[in-house]
Amino acid sequence: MTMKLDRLGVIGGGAWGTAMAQVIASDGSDVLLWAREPEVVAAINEGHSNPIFLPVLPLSERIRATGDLADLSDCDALVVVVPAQFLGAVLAQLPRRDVPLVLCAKGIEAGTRRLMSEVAADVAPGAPIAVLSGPTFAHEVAAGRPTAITLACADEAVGLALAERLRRPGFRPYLSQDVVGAEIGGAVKNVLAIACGVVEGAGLGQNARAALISRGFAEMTRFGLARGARAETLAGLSGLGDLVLTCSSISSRNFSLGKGLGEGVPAAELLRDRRTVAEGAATAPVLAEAAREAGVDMPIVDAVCALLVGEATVDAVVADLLARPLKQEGA
Ligand SMILES: NC(=O)C1=CN([C@@H]2O[C@H](COP(=O)(O)OP(=O)(O)OC[C@H]3O[C@@H](n4cnc5c(N)ncnc54)[C@H](O)[C@@H]3O)[C@@H](O)[C@H]2O)C=CC1
Ligand SMILES: O=C(CO)COP(=O)(O)O
Repeated sequence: MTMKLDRLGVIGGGAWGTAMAQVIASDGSDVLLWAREPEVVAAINEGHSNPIFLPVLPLSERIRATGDLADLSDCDALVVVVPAQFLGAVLAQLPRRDVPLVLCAKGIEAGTRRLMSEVAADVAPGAPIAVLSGPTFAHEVAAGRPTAITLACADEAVGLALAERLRRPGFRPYLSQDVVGAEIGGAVKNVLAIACGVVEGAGLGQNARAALISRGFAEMTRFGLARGARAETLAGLSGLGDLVLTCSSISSRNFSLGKGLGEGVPAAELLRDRRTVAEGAATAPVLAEAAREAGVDMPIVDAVCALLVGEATVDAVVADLLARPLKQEGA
């Protein structure tokens, strides 16, 4: 039986939701996008643009926006792009919760420590769940620049049907059945991108950044394996691929938050009044807790937590990281 995936909806009118709507519309498909902000709905419908979250780029006229989630009730599948900390609340308002959900947020829910697939499974137990994650800056994807991404779904047939529906000449999903692995890569890399931004802001140098990417990847791998992820997923697009992207570019909001910290600006000031999301700031403390619970050592993640709450200076966390007892590299 082939799966009906004619009508796709996108939930979330931030940069990535808008870019995903643009991807879907790029083959002439109509797509309905739910945005929380009335001004985003108006700008998309009236001006075919999203100046708040994805400025400059003209959007496809095939994208129609709505502020009412009930309008998505006849969609065959939903691409869900609300930030991690709001996913549960938004899914709970869906008019129907039995169609495939393609989860795009990269984070872990504070308080509950749930991964996004766990949040979705709790709120929408009847919905097939997929995770779409990889090295994908929204502005590049929206402009049609070549991009590869992981699409993970425990049900291989559903994953394949979704990948066929979403693939475009410039947008290539790779299939995986490792949902947890795809999620952990995206959540952990955001925290490590903050750390790489600190390296940049504090002028610690290229060697430090390469060391941080490698040792950060070791932390991601230890945590992922402890949570049942597959090593090849963590080494793939959604893990190492996205880590390399966000740890080397000021286009990353997480990296730029870290850069500010490295320059000595307090986190509270950097996070105040912002409309765009730096997921790593919310994920860092909950990831550190989850790692402790799993008995996994994540010293770089702990250092980011200390910097975010203003508990330590950059000099102190760097000195502590370098002074840790010597160990085998693979341990
Ligand atoms: N921007 C990018 O290049 C990419 C982002 N992502 C992920 O996609 C997710 C969404 O990020 P962006 O689209 O970049 O967001 P954004 O930073 O462009 O926009 C913020 C979004 O948060 C929403 N929001 C704020 N308060 C809310 C609330 N109380 N309830 C529900 N929604 C609320 C806003 O409506 C807006 O859609 C994040 O998890 C991010 O990590 C994934 C891949 C690429
Ligand atoms: O996830 C992203 C690219 O893959 C975007 O990174 P930031 O959220 O740090 O901007």
